[in-house]
Amino acid sequence: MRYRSTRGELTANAPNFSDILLAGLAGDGGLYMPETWPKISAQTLREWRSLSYPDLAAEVMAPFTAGAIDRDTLRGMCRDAYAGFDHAAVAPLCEVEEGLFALELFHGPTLAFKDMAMQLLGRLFDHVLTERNRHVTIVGATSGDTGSAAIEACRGRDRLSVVILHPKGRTSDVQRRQMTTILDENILNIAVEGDFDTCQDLVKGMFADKEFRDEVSLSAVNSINWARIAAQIPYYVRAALALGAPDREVSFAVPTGNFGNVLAAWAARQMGLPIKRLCVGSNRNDILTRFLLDNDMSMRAVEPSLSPSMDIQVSSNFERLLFEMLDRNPTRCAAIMREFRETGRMAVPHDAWTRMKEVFDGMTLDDTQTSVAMREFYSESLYLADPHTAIGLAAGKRFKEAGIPMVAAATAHPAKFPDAVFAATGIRAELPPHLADLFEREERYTTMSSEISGLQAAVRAHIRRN
Ligand SMILES: Cc1ncc(COP(=O)(O)O)c(C=O)c1O
Ligand SMILES: N[C@@H](CCOP(=O)(O)O)C(=O)O
Repeated sequence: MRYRSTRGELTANAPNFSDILLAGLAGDGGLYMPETWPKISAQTLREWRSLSYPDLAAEVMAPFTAGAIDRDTLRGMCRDAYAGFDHAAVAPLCEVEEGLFALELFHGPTLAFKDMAMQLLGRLFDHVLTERNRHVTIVGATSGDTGSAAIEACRGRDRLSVVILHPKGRTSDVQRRQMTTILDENILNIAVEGDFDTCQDLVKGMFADKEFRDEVSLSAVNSINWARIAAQIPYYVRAALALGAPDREVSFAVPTGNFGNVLAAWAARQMGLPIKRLCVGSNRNDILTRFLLDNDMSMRAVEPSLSPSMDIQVSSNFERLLFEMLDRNPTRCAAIMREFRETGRMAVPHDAWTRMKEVFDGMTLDDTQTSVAMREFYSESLYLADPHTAIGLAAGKRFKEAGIPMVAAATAHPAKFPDAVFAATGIRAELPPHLADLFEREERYTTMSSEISGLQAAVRAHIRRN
């Protein structure tokens, strides 16, 4: 499998999976996409019903890694990656109401769906870097969950230096401490004066600085890296198979911020999984739902909410969907993205918007509605949802159709957001034993302004130290 950028033509020496894993973002600022969509036949899907989660993950991902990583090696890494999850099914389904399911993606070490990809990515990085005898520097932006999952997956790995930027004061205390109490030498946490979009912009700014990018061998763990998306596709396949696919359609509702998770579901659909609808749940930072309702993709200031991991306005992976809806025309895609950057408004052609609407729905919940959703799912179904999951479940409930199972992505454990969960339900969600002393651990992080040159200097100094 070869890859191309959303902003550039397919080249003769197009990169393979290992190349794009290390590159993160394409040199032209675009996002990597597979050259073609691998197709899974109905018969193959039926045969996959009996596979364990790790073996299924390897089968789903194998076409994307073809030509770079052999299937047996990949299977071994998948088995290793998911061995530490605290549920035998890895990503279990729980029926919350008739026809409405929660797909629990928070059974990994840092209690959010990010572990589903990141536990594998840590191993993939190690494998490829050892093979190539290289070292890379990962600079990641987080609104709370990517950071801790990346740190957990990459800590202590000799060939990786990791710098994570989080927006100062805008994550939950549990989320911050999950990052800042990891004291391994190769990890640096920086609290940036700004919001998540500021952090993500800084990461993209570092990639755009070619000299810096080459000097530090910059790489990415955010969902701008295609490897993240690829590793998030298998759980949609697993859930759909459990509910009758390929002989029955299934819909998904996904609490959305950077658009990576729902894009993985869309990729599964492109590969042949019978997905009827994809429902995007937003908090008050609702650029995506405004877009889906009125083709209004206009930036507003990022507002703090009860679901801080979704406090995002620039949803990076939307570019991948746009590229597809523009029939993979990189020139048009680049022009629209450039205009969005310059004006804060994305002019999506009407026909592209209409095609997106054939699959996607959107729903916004403000904080009050999010609390009500948490309270009702608990009182009516005894399902304790974190604020992000509650938004997904509420969107799923709204768009559920008779006879078609609706699966909401349960993206975080309620103990990551104990105050919001307690205020809504009166229940104090406990951290699992491996995190029970989180609030007694030493924290280490630096606070910095959003000035890029200062951050680049901090990255250089971090690499020199380890
Ligand atoms: C708990 C949680 N839910 C939902 C989201 C949104 O997912 P995505 O950014 O893939 O749209 C995030 C952040 O990515 C998250 O951490
Ligand atoms: N919600 C995320 C934001 C970054 O998203 P990513 O999927 O692009 O890494 C977070 O928790 O950090």
